[in-house]
Amino acid sequence: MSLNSYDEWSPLKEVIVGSAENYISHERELSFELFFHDNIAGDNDAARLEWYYPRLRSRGGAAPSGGTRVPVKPRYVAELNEDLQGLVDTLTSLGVTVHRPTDVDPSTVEMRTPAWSASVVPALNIRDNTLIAGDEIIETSPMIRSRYFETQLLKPVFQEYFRRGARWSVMPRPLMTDASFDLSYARSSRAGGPMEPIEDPQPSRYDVGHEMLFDAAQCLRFGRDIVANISTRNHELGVDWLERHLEGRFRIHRVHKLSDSHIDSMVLALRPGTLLCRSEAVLDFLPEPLRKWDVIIPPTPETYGFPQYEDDDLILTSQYIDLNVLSVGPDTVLVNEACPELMRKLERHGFTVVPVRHRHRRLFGGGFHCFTLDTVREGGLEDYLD
Ligand SMILES: NC(=[NH2+])NCCC[C@H](N)C(=O)O
Repeated sequence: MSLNSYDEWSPLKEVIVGSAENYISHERELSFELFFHDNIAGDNDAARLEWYYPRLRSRGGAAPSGGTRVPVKPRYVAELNEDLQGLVDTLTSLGVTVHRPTDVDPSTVEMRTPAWSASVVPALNIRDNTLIAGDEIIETSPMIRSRYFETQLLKPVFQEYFRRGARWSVMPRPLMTDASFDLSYARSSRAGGPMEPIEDPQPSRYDVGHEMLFDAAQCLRFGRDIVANISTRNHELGVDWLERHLEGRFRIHRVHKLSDSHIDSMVLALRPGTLLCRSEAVLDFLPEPLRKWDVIIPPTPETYGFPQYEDDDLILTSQYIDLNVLSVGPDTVLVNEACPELMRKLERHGFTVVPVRHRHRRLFGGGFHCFTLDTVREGGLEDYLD
């Protein structure tokens, strides 16, 4: 079918599901530390404390970029791939066509640009680096060096949609030197730090000042309206680009510092008139028309529903990650099976809930919304905010 995806809830026809095949390590260098800064010590979660321990730096191997490679345990990768297959099977059984990325070649561990080198990671959180704006694929400008070429792994799928008539654009590729990053958010944030690489950016001959660095997962789509979260100058430049690029077709609504970057563990739209929000406070950040929508707040879980990890496992999300559900239609939602309270609440609001297993969302930075990219849904350029 032709690319057609304008919102987060209309009946889902085709989707790409990310892959964790050959996930070997995280590379801890400036862009990684900066991106996950708020996950370091933003709540009273003891599991986060390991970030402070300098011993982590000496555990992994030294990376040529000056960072540190922290191995990801193969058992977790295997279990994640098993859960991803379960997600694929569930979507298929619901009549949705599923596409998958190309797996990374495990022998290609390193990539290089004129300014730096970094390890390669699989196309897993594919929501992050591509915005589907109706009939257009927009590859956004990445924020983490290891993810610089991630959308190349989606090329076969994108080419096929292009062949069938989709528009296809790529935001300007950043040089991504240390000077490209606006460090003000991390430096002023209550969470975490100070961390060595953030406090010690290195000069480069390629420095051009702050650049646009912006993830698609900072956006939520509502027909002809797109809500975009901005917390740094890098994001602001990205949204300037998006606004000029989409002018006359979509309206962009800027929200400021709703989160560090991604929006989809703060708020999701489940159907016209209904939002799923982390808390009531989220509403104050949203554009006026959305504040009138009904809000579902996930109940506090009665038990800690996450696996226990060890000191050397990096925790990359908050405990709110299970809010990150995927809608397969305005009345049907895929929810982590570890969240019975959330499932019951959604059912009380009239949704059909499909439970799906996903154990290691905190280790791999994403739930069902992050791991997927909906390329074909019913629905179009509607006006939901008027
Ligand atoms: N599209 C994504 N990767 N979203 C994940 C956001 C997770 C968010 N930083 C949290 O810790 O709750």
